[in-house]
Amino acid sequence: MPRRPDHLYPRLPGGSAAIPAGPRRSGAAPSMIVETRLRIATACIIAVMAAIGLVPHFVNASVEQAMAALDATTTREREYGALLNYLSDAEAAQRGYVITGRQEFLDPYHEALKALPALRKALAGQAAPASERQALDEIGRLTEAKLAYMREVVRVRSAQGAAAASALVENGRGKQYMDQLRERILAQEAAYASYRAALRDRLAGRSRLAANVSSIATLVDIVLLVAMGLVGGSALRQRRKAEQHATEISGQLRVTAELAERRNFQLQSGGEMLHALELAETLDEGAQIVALYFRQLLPGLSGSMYLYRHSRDILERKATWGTANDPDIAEPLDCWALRKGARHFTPSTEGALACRHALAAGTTVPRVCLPLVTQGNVIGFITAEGTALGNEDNAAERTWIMQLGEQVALALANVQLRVSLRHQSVIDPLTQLYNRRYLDETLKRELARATRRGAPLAVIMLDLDHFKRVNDTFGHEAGDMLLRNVGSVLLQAIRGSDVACRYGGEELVLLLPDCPLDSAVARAERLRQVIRALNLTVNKSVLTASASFGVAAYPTHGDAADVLLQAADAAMYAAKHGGRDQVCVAPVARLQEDGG
Ligand SMILES: Nc1nc2c(ncn2[C@@H]2O[C@H](COP(=O)(O)OP(=O)(O)OP(=O)(O)O)[C@@H](O)[C@H]2O)c(=O)[nH]1
Repeated sequence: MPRRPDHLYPRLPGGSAAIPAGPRRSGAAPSMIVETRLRIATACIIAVMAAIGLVPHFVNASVEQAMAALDATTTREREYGALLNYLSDAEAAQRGYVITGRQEFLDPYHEALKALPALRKALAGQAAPASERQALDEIGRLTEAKLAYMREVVRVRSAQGAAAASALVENGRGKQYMDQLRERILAQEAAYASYRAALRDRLAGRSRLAANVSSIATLVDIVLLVAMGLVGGSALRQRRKAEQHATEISGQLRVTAELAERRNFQLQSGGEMLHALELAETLDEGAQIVALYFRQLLPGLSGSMYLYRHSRDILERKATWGTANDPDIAEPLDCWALRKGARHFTPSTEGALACRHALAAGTTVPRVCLPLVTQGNVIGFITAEGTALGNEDNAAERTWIMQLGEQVALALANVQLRVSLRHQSVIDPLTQLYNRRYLDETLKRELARATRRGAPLAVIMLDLDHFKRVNDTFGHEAGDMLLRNVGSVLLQAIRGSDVACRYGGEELVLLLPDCPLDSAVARAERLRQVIRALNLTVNKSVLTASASFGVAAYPTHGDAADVLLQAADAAMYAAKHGGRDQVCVAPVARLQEDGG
């Protein structure tokens, strides 16, 4: 038997066994696009972060550069300021000396003379643009002139006195030098002050730029992070959707696989059942085969199979499977499927057109009845019940049961036909006893069995007495009636294991397995009396009969079929010659010699 699937009635997707559609191809492209977008967003964020990291470096370098330039500018300014201060101090000292003549007034003058060379060297030593270099040359020339003039004034004061010195001062040259120097030095200072202001502006600009770049980069980062979050979220949603889709498909495939497995099982097991039915010898055996396979083919369902009796007035329950409590007998009008000649389904016996056999069974679960129809001839019906039948999705299952019912009906009709043909081939139509062909086959088989088992076997041959006279007196039909009646009383009198045959004409043979000679003689005697007691009425006349019996047995009279039949025949003729209506046993010794 094929393995029964564990599942019962798997849900049919949409009532069909269609293979579900595979995953949509277009699903792959969006996920790839999303992944590419995620990669681009990640690369952008890394680039922007790197740029943000580099910005302070560049800004710092730029600021340091600007600061150095600022320092250099301040130093220059300070140097120019110091130069002007030394010159102004020297001039004031020179004036004080001219007025007072006191040496100590010349201290700032001497200090200036001492400091100025280094200061001028520092101013000249710095790299400077051409315009400044030109101004520096002019300042240097004027400084030399101013210092020379002041030396002259100091010398004149010291050598010629205050009047001469004052006269020299009054010519205004010293003031002229000083004014020119102040003008040039202040111009340089102003130029440096303006350059310093420009540097400060540039510094502030760089600082603002750095802040702006940082803000923009941070903003870009936030935008990219948000975009990445959105894209990632969308990717996550798409992935979840794809996973859900894949889960759905795998579920559908599992259902389809289960369905296919169940269909395979049904086909294989159904095929086996039909093959077994082809080999069934009787309808009862066929019914048992149906019950056996239906138990496996319709798990979760219970049911019965009813077949019409010969008389066709009633149906007998021939098979039952599961827990069905169906009655033994049903009348044709009990079942709506038989009335309609078509499948009858009731979701429940309550409030539905319920069959009487279903009401008798006392169950309320859904039930389906199928007429067993073959070549337009109804031979019975199958009834199945179970809650699984109520499920609308099991319409396919109900259809399958119906198809199975049709096949079973056909197979059972074939069994019926075979049984009938076999019956016709071995049964004498007049007496309903087995015919001579059957006797020949059975006697050989029973003899072999008796020999194997060491059991006895008896043969009784009987012939109706003066049967010709019956025919002649009462007519051939009366003779037939007598033969029918004798056949009937014989069938009633013998055991189930005995075989009664019409050997030919009015000559009959009984085969009695496991029956020793003396018992066979006793039974022949009883049969003789039964036939003698027959009392038939033919055309208001009484017809009686008698028969002559010959008995032989294995092993007493031989172990071969023809030997036993000849012995019984000889004994029967002995009974005829002995006056008829009597039982004779075959003589043992002589027959053994004949047989030998
Ligand atoms: N009605 C009827 N007669 C049959 C049938 N088969 C054989 N017979 C007749 O049975 C008669 C047998 O006659 P016989 O062989 O002379 O034997 P009998 O008249 O029985 O005489 P004994 O056997 O000697 O007692 C024949 O007339 C047959 O035609 C049958 O199927 N039906």
